[in-house]
Amino acid sequence: MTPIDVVDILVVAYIIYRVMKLLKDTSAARLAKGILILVLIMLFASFLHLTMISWLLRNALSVGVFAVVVIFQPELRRLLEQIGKGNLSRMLIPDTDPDVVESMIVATVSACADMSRTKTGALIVFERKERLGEIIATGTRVDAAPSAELIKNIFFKNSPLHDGAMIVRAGRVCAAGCVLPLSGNQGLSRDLGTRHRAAVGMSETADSVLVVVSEETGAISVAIGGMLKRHLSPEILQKMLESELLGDELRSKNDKSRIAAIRDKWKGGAGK
Ligand SMILES: Nc1ncnc2c1ncn2[C@@H]1O[C@H](COP(=O)(O)OP(=O)(O)OP(=O)(O)O)[C@@H](O)[C@H]1O
Repeated sequence: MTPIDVVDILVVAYIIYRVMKLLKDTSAARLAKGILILVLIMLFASFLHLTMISWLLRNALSVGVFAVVVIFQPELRRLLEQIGKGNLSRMLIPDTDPDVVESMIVATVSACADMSRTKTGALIVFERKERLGEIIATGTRVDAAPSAELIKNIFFKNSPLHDGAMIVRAGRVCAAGCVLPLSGNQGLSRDLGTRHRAAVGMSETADSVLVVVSEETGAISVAIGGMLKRHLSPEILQKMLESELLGDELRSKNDKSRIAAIRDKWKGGAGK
C-alpha cells in the first residue's frame, strides 16, 4: 500500500460521501437504501452458501444496473448539467459561510419587521441538516444572495411568488412559492390558519427553522421541532435565528464583533 493508494481511497470515499449527500436531497435516497439492503442480503446469502437466493439476487442486481440508470435519470441529468455548467466544485463542496448566513439572518429580520408593520403574510424556511429537495421542487428556484428588499418583494401581495414558502439554503434564497406539509397537530390554537399549520408541519418533518409573519395580525412567529413561538419582537427573532442557525461555537467574542460588523454594514444599506 503506497501513499498514492491512500489518497486514491480517500478521494473515492469523499466522492461517495458527496454523492450520498446529493441523493439525500431526493426520493432516490430511499431507492439507494433498498439497493444497499439487497446487496447486503446477497453477501449474507453467499456467505451462508444459499445458492438459489444468491443466484436470484445476483441476476436481479445485474438487471438492476440498467433500472438504476432509468430510475435515477433526473438526478444523473442534473449532475451532468452541473458538470457542463462548470458548477461541479460548488456542488461537491457546498458553502455555508457563517458571514453569508448572518447576512441572511439580518436581511430576514429587517424584512420581517417591515412585513409585520405592513401586515404582509410571509413564510420562510431555513434548511438545516435535513435537505428539502422535494419541497424546493414544488416551487420556483431563485438562488439569490440575501437582501431584505428581495424577501419583501417575494411576499409582496399579488407578486407571482408570494403564495407559499420561501426556502433558504446555506444562507441563500434558494426557492419561493413552495408547498409545505400541514401539521395534523390537534392541539394547535384554533385561530391558527394554514400558513402557521404549514410552518409547524414542516418543523415536525425536518430539522428546519421556520419564520412566519401573520397577514392578519402582523405577528412574527418561529416554528422549530413542532413547537410554535408566537408574538416575537425583531430583536428576539434575531437572537433565535442566530442561536439556531449559527450555533454556539460561533458565539465567541471574536464572532460577536464580526457579527456586529456585518450587522452595521447591513443597517447602513451596504448589503442591498
Ligand atoms: N401548505 C402550505 N405551504 C406553503 N404555504 C402555505 C400552505 N398553506 C397555506 N400557505 C400560505 O398561507 C396562506 C394562507 O394563510 P391563512 O390565512 O390560511 O393562514 P394563517 O395561519 O391564518 O395566516 P395569517 O395570519 O397570515 O392569515 C396561503 O395564501 C399561502 O401563501
